[in-house]
Amino acid sequence: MPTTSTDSSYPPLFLHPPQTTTRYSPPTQPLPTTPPSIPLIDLENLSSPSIIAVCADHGLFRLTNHGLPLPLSRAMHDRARSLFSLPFPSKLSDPSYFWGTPVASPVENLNWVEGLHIRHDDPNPFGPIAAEYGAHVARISRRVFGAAAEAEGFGFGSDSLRAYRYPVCANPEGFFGMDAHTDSSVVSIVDQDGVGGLQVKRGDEWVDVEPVEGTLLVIVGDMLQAMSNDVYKSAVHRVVVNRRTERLSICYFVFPEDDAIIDSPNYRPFTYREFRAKVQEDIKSIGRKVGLLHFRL
Ligand SMILES: O=C(O)CCC(=O)C(=O)O
Ligand SMILES: [Fe+2]
Repeated sequence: MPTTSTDSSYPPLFLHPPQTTTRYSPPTQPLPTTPPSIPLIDLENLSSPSIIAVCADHGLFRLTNHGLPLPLSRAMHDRARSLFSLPFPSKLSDPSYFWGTPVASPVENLNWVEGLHIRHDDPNPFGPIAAEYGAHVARISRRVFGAAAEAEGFGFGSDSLRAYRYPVCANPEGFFGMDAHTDSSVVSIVDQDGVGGLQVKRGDEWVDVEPVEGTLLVIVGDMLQAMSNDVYKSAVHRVVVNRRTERLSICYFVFPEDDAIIDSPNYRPFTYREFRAKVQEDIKSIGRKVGLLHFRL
């Protein structure tokens, strides 16, 4: 099995990026010597006021002392790299594989990304490490937000584990790996490699979420924002691509139970099932997610 990507593993469109209008301009000014920092939370030393403050102000933080072993994280990344390096036609025959945007949107809106839905059951292409990894990220998300969700009368419902590869792009100004969005989840956990490219919006600025080995990123999703009546903010984030190095990430998403009613003063009561249906409808009809605005009073 190849361990490095070859051209034959890329979706053909990614080998010859169409010329498009500029969507992303890398900063022309030298970067500030002390970039705005991403808050750091220690899972062995959780204090709820600081989590609440961080989630209210940033909607995203780094997590340390999370107990996910670094060798397990590396093994998942290595496995993902091997699977993404398979020839494109063989990946296409795998129902868990996807690339670009799964709807008929104009090519210039294409996300410069490939993904794999990772099943936890055995056998699966990741092997037993998928279940081991899934158990860790599930434990971590419950430890961080289980109490907050329960206080609002929620259990965690379904979850989803995905691997992404962001291929190199000869026209990185024309495409995003993933365009600006908020996650529909309660919470998402991102385990990125050392390449960088994830950015979070703070005010009008996009801040690089630089990789820090051994830490995970925790992102507040729309459902936690709604459940907390907008105390927690879902973070607007995106991924930029580059000409030289492809990027890998493993991402975990937790969703509410499908039919639990989210009933917060700022919103008309709705279920996650309704929210998800609305997101899918919007993506099909207008090519983007509107999200919580549909439900806000
Ligand atoms: O790959 C990443 O770092 C982020 C992916 C992401 O934002 C998402 O899947 O919603
Ligand atoms: Fe996201």
